[in-house]
Amino acid sequence: MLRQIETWEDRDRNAGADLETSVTMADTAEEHAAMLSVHVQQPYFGSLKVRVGGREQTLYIGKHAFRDLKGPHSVVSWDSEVGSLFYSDTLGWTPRRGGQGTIRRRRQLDVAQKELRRVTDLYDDEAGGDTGGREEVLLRRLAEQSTAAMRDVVETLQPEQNGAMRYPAGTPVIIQGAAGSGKTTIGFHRLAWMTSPDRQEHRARPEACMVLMPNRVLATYAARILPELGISGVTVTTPEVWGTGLLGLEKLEITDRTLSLLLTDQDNGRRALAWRRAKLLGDARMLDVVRTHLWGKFNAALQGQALSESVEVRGRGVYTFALSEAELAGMLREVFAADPLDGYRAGMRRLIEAEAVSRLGVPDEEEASVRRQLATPLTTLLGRVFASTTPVTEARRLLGSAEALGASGLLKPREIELLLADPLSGIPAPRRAHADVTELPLMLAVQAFTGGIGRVVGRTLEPFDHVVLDEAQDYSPLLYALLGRATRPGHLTALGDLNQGMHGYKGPSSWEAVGEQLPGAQVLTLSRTYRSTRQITALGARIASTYNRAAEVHGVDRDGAEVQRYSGGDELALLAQAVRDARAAGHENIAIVTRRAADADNLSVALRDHDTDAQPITTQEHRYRGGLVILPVNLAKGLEFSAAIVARADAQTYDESTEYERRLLYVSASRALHWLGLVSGDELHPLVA
Ligand SMILES: Nc1ncnc2c1ncn2[C@@H]1O[C@H](COP(=O)(O)OP(=O)(O)OP(=O)(O)O)[C@@H](O)[C@H]1O
Repeated sequence: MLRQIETWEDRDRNAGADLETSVTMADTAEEHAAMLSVHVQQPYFGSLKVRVGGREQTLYIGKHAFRDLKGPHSVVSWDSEVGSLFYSDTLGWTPRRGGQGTIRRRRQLDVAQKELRRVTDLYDDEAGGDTGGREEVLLRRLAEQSTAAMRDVVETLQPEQNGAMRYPAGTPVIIQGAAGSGKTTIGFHRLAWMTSPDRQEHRARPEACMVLMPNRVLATYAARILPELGISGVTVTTPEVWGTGLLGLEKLEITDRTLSLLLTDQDNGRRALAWRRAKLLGDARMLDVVRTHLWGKFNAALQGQALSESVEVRGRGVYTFALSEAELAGMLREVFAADPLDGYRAGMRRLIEAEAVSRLGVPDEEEASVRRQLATPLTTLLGRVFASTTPVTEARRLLGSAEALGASGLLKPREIELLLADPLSGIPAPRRAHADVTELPLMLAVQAFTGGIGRVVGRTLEPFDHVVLDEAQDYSPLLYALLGRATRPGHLTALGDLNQGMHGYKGPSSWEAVGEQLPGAQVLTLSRTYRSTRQITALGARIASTYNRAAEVHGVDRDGAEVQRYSGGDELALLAQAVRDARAAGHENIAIVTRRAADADNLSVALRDHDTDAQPITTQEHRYRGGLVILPVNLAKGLEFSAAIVARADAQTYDESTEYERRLLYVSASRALHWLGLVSGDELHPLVA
């Protein structure tokens, strides 16, 4: 590898026919050299002894493919087809050149700083097959400390994860897995795998891909895995930022007043109403409810409209291009039927322009000039038909009109009544412009039909090459339908856990309901969990068993420290003690998890008097950079730390009779890899005491 890098860096060797060619060649060579030099310290991590056509050979598996042009050495990339053989349990395959291949040995090679440190056989047919080595290597890896970034698992990908990651490109995949099963990690690996040239027509360009994460703290934490996987330029954001950006309303505040109501209102009737209404707002039928509403609206706006313009076709003369109201209505029908990605307004403009070109027999070289002449009158006409429709007002107009809601015939009278009701009226709304998270998909639906939905490239819209959704159990079927429109068919990967849903009123009732919006979707299940020690996993399971009827999950059986309990006494002193204990146990990345952001802010200040400096992460703007932090549970979800301390782990803070609160307690208690402390100034919560 070093020799290859030297060759690339040698400018004399990159001499082209002229200066410009030489410079381009040298730049490309330098890029190659930079890419390869990252891998010099650890060129490979595994090997396969294979027999193909009676000949035995050893293949090396690394993060980066390499072929020595002057020697016999080569490394195959982890994301290639041959690379897959390292992770799976299969023993035979058909090589591309034909014949039959057999795996004789799989071997893990721990290489660091150009030095081979350890050899572990995973499979060896001379030693009786499976050696148990895969589990050994995995346990060693899981025992490592956490970092300030999500890590790649290229070296220790497990067979079922490998299968999910490589599920045939072009199929929408829903990865269901318990907390810590590696869903998020595998989702990013699948994205990297999708960008390989081996995917051919399904290959995704990183800059044309998008990952949606539940909050921005997690988005930044997770995005740090991308350079490790060799890709850059992917948009990693949240559904709210993406949605408001698409609407052109970046400043719009997104509220979740349904959640506020569910948590504060004692009236069960109103809570049930709010829940059902939120669910219905995210129902996939709403897409056609919106469409029919817009159809009625645009047709009404077309009444009395016509177009009559003089157009000069150079070298031929001046013509009149006229369209009657009936002709325009016919075109609108055509546009609705075609349902273009960039919306009806753009579709209508294209259709009218094409009609002008064909009717007037405009030669190719004059088309641009004719379009230019029609631009202003068309903008005026389209403005009259489409302009008064902004997604926010139109969605609200629809929700306020029984007639509009009924137009499609898709909703039953009692559903219309439900949508017209306002169970949230008692929940305060912010003063600035806002929209509720339950209404956002409806607004995006209006946007999708009028202005289009997808990836903005300059002034046009294109479908995303691939979209990955994390915490996919919190996306409504309507949002799935919209995201399905926004991406290439089959190019959506959803990662979620229906049992971890915190926001059932926003999400689907089942993966089947999602599958209906993503034709051909496959649900794949990850059954093992990896994050925490046996002691921490067992505690989490105890909490989760109070609301989760799903089959028990199987964790990797990794032994660790007993869960530490601190109760009765000065809360601050107990927290400071817990931090000292975690540090004494050798941990650096430590999180104190609170129920609310305000608690984190207050405790962070108060703890300074106890010589404890915990950095608060209380807004979406904060970034996790490692060390000791204090953060509320909603921002801790998805993050993980070597050690975690749950502050106020008591029944006053996490109400035992409320399922939502128990779910939050579960999230708090499941953030630690190795060491968990539970703290309360009073008595500990009955579920963790
Ligand atoms: N094959 C593996 N080898 C090593 N570590 C792994 C493997 N799979 C998962 N892990 C580790 O398990 C932990 C959990 O992974 P991840 O956060 O992707 O899980 P998740 O299913 O998305 O969890 P959650 O639902 O809590 O967000 C991470 O520390 C990850 O590195």
